Amino acid sequence: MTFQFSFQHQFAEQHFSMAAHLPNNGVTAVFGRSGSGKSTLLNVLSGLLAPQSGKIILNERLLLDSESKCYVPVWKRKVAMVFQDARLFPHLSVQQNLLFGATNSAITSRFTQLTTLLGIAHLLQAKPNTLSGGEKQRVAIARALLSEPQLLLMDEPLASLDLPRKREVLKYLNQLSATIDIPIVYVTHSLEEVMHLADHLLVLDKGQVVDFGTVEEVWNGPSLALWQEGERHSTLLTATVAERHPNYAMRKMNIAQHSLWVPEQDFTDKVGQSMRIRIDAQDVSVTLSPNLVGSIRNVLPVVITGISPLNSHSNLLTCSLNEQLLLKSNLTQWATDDLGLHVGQKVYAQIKGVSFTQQNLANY
Ligand SMILES: Nc1ncnc2c1ncn2[C@@H]1O[C@H](COP(=O)(O)OP(=O)(O)OP(=O)(O)O)[C@@H](O)[C@H]1O
Repeated sequence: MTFQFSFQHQFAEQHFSMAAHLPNNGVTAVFGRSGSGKSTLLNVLSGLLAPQSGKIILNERLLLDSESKCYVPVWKRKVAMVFQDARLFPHLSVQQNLLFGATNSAITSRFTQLTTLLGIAHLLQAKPNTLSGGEKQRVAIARALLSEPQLLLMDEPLASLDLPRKREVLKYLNQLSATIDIPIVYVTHSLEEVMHLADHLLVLDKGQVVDFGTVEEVWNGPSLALWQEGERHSTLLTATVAERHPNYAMRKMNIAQHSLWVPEQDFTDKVGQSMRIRIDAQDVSVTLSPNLVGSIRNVLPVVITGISPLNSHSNLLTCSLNEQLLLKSNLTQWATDDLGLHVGQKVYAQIKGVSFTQQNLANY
């Protein structure tokens, strides 16, 4: 199964030249500054915009090929789109909204599954104006999927919701993405949404694809530096939930051959499960010896791979835990000089367990 696109297009001021080979399941988040071309990409994929040249193949189906003059129109593409606002029909009930555009086979086979999965089964008789923003978006997502698309495009679907609603819909989206077997292309401005939801990340800048890879690869690389300025640098690692401490409300998380202790969250039924863990550079310090008598329990041997100035008084250290895994640390210039730190040096990274909150962890 293939999902690939390439296209060129010129608006008055802006030239677009994008190409990528995307996974044909899971969530690919599209991230980039305002004006980088995220909506333009969705419009080209959905068929709302015909680019000057290009080619799109989805599941061996040619949706666009400027060379052979093939252009499958929007309504024949089997591509569904969810927008920032739910765009429900106000005069129809939730059920009528859901049935609008649904295929017969989806109504028979998926209606109950989708309405249950998205937590809207009890709302079927309600009118949209009685629903919360989060409920409306969940109805919009179910409606999109009931058209049995082969591709789901989401253009900042959580952007108009407040934080509690965002988290509520994210939880549903998470379960959904693990269940449906089509690619989801998800435009967002939020790294929190990327961390919780996406498998892959496509970064756009000035109408071009500047990075693509797993979320961890891209997050830990240079493309997101713009969004992680100053104190906000972090690395994203995959950890496996292990045992709870017998005496303290702490939980062991295994990362490669190392382990970290983090404050106990709602982990009880997650032992053995993989989770993403975001380690903020400001919570990581560096010492020359393991210092196991100190108050910090999380001490990992690392090698310094980079030291770059963050501002007039501090540096960002990049340290490798092994060939694939990185940690970053914000360290004052004073401490850098005192410890005589240099690239290639073997040191110990200390991570404050107490600073981990639910926000540092994601199921995915
Ligand atoms: N129909 C159009 N005509 C002319 N220029 C356009 C058109 N649509 C988009 N553009 C230009 O193309 C650029 C990219 O727009 P696009 O909406 O794809 O960016 P975006 O990354 O989705 O931005 P945002 O995050 O603000 O939604 C912008 O500079 C915009 O002005």
